[in-house]
Amino acid sequence: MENPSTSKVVLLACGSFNPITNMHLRMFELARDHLEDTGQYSVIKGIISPVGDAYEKKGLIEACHRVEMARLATESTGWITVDSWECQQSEWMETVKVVRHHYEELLAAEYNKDDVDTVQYAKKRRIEENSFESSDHHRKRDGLQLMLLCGADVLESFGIPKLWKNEDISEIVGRYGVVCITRSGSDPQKFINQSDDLWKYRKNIYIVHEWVSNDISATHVRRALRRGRSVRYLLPDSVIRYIQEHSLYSAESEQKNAHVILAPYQRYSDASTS
Ligand SMILES: Nc1ncnc2c1ncn2[C@@H]1O[C@H](COP(=O)(O)OP(=O)(O)OP(=O)(O)O)[C@@H](O)[C@H]1O
Ligand SMILES: O=C(O)c1ccc[n+]([C@@H]2O[C@H](COP(=O)([O-])O)[C@@H](O)[C@H]2O)c1
Repeated sequence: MENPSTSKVVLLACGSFNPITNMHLRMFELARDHLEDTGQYSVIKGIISPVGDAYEKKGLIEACHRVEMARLATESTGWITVDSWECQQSEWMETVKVVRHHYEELLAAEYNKDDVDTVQYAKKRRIEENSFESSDHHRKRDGLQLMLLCGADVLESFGIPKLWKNEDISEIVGRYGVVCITRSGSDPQKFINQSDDLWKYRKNIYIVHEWVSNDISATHVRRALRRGRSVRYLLPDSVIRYIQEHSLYSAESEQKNAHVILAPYQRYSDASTS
């Protein structure tokens, strides 16, 4: 039975998923345990949103394959889904826009139950929210939250000059919230402590400590595949089969976008950044 005093949370993970690994799946489990352990949240769904091809990161294979591998990996989880809205957009999309989109979808689905207007209503309401305080009020009233789920490397990338817009960081962390999984070589607590912006929103950042040190990275997996090495137990077997059937990840595919000097996410430089 639903506990009325807990907020329902949807976890959204954005990234390349090139390819999806067991650690990506484990992030969701760790985050769910952590949030539910607070007694304040009930995690109802996880969403994986692979980035589009226009992201132009080196070695990024086509989104259709990354989506399909993520679908295979999540099909038996029962609560984690894959969403291709982001990668269907013709241009690379800032993460804040992806977060907004999924929050609107979430509200629309919730209000649909009561036959109230759907996406339009959710959009209008977001526009009406003119401060993070008031949106916090709405979130509590709805009992619905969407949080960005990421590894500590992504949180720490907030500090790379001109990579993220300051207002986007404030919105993601201040309005929605972030669940961050520790990763070897990172120290998210220290990073938050050293950033005045993140410190301001520290209560909206949940740091989840992964005690079983787990260095799986998609880069490592692609390297092993190029060298004909086994990647068993790093990825679900269904994903390994898919990679073999479609001959994905070769020396050639790793050169994809290698010529790109400035990927779209590195291209902005305006006065709003510091
Ligand atoms: N081992 C890990 N521990 C914690 N977080 C992870 C781990 N692997 C991936 N993540 C997180 O998963 C999300 C998606 O990651 P991404 O697809 O970029 O995988 P990755 O393994 O970091 O890829 P790459 O090695 O190609 O940079 C990011 O938020 C990333 O921080
Ligand atoms: O919104 C931004 O400004 C922004 C800047 C840099 C990266 N991102 C997102 O962060 C994710 C990083 O993924 P990856 O695989 O490059 O670690 C990916 O989903 C990007 O779209 C987002």
